[in-house]
Amino acid sequence: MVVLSAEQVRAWDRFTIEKQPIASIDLMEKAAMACVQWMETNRIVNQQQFYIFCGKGNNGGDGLAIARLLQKFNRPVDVFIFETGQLGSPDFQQNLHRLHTLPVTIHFIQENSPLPDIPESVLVIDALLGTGLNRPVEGRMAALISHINQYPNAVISIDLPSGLFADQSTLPHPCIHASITLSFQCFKPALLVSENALFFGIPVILDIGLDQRFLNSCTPLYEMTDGPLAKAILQPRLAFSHKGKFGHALLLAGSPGKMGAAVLAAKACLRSGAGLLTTLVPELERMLFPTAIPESMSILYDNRKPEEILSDTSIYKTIGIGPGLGQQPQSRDWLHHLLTHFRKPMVLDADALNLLASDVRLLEGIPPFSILTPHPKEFDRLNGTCSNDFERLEAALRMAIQHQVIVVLKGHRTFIAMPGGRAWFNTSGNASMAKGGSGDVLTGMLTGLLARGYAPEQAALLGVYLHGLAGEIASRKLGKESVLASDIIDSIGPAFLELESSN
Ligand SMILES: NC(=O)C1=CN([C@@H]2O[C@H](COP(=O)(O)OP(=O)(O)OC[C@H]3O[C@@H](n4cnc5c(N)ncnc54)[C@H](OP(=O)(O)O)[C@@H]3O)[C@@H](O)[C@H]2O)[C@@H](O)CC1
Ligand SMILES: [K+]
Repeated sequence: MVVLSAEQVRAWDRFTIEKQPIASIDLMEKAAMACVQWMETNRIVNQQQFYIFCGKGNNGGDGLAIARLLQKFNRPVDVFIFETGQLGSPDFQQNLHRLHTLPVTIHFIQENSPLPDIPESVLVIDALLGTGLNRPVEGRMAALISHINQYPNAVISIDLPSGLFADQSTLPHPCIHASITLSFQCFKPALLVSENALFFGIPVILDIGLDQRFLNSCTPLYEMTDGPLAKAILQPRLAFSHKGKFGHALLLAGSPGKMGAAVLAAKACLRSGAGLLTTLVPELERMLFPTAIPESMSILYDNRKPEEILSDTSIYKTIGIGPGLGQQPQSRDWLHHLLTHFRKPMVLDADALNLLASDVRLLEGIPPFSILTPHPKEFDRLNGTCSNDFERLEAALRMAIQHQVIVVLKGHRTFIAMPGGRAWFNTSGNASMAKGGSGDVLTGMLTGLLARGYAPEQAALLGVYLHGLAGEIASRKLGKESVLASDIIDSIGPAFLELESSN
């Protein structure tokens, strides 16, 4: 699925109107019908009284058409039009005209009229502003938005919560706090970033039949992963293969007190298909690996220089570095050693990224197409502080292009920026994964997939998607509160199976 800017979606509307052809008013009707159908399917229509707040653009036109369609369900519908003194868009006017003969009460919110009380039984529909927002909301509109926000009533926003910029930061300006946003045809970036979570609530994308041919000539701002995309990347594990065929991974993770991170990453690596794994383990922890994960070989390291311990890295297909590593000088020496001797794509996470942040020259030494997996704070340490989520997305993409690396910016919608300039938001996963250790598992999985032979971009897309799917599978069994990183590892196998058998 594509993620488009407000301007691109508006161009898609125009393209559809011209090429199908379909009248603009009929497209609006389709949009309104899609909203009401969704409300019907989700049993919202029968239970409520509706207050529909409308602006005078086409978003307001949607609201008026929704009012007309909802009144058929014999529930009280009140429409509140935010008066601006302008006539309103032609489709707004036509829908207002269509409403006049129906039993819908229409109120006009004038400059000085009091704002309406919202009784408990009311479901609010917000159709004040959509993609036509062209400046931050202020004045009387801001007062109306704050007024609606102060009530605990559920709010369904049409297309976008009013006041939300589709493709730039809205903070600190006022915006409707929607419970659900019914947005048309595709995601807009603003519905994917955490700084807006309070504004959009649960985003739902409704197909309104915009003409798919538009996408042939449109470079989307971003894209979204999904099951079919991940499935298309999967490679069968061929018969007549042996462990040497599936790559030997090296893992540098863990430090005294944080060896759990190394164990998690190691298990996840092997569960993701790597043929062989060797883990670099501090001498002090020599007993841990043979018992915790006997499938991994170990190289013990002490205070000697890394080159005295591991001079030849050529047998390894890839290296995963960082989970639980710590930032002590010994870790820095190892990171430096591996970056200067290993030139194939590797995975860098956690303390490897923090060490890079303290010496950004090391960034230049990262092998091309390596995968970096920062969470937002680690990213900011590496890049410099970003003042909002949009700035961070752009910075991640810039970093990917400039350093020819893949940046996996972790979050609810993990963002995967590619060296060629394309970027994906991931769609799998849930809040059960917001726990220590999840990131270590991802590092292990990505390392495993690289070792297994997946090309780095494919490994990143597949790995992030599978990681999320494994979290979903674990939470189906255990509930969102109780999933541990180990449970995600246990669900990697079922995630492969679910993906393989999906349509
Ligand atoms: N056929 C189609 O294209 C389809 C479109 N569809 C729907 O149309 C929506 C886009 O409609 P749109 O383009 O009319 O813009 P919309 O969001 O209603 O706002 C424009 C109005 O707001 C005003 N305004 C702007 N900023 C403001 C502010 N800060 N504070 C106050 N006012 C502000 C601006 O007035 P201005 O003051 O700038 O003159 C103008 O009057 C889209 O989101 C979807 O819902 C669907 O039906 C599918 C088919
Ligand atoms: K809206």
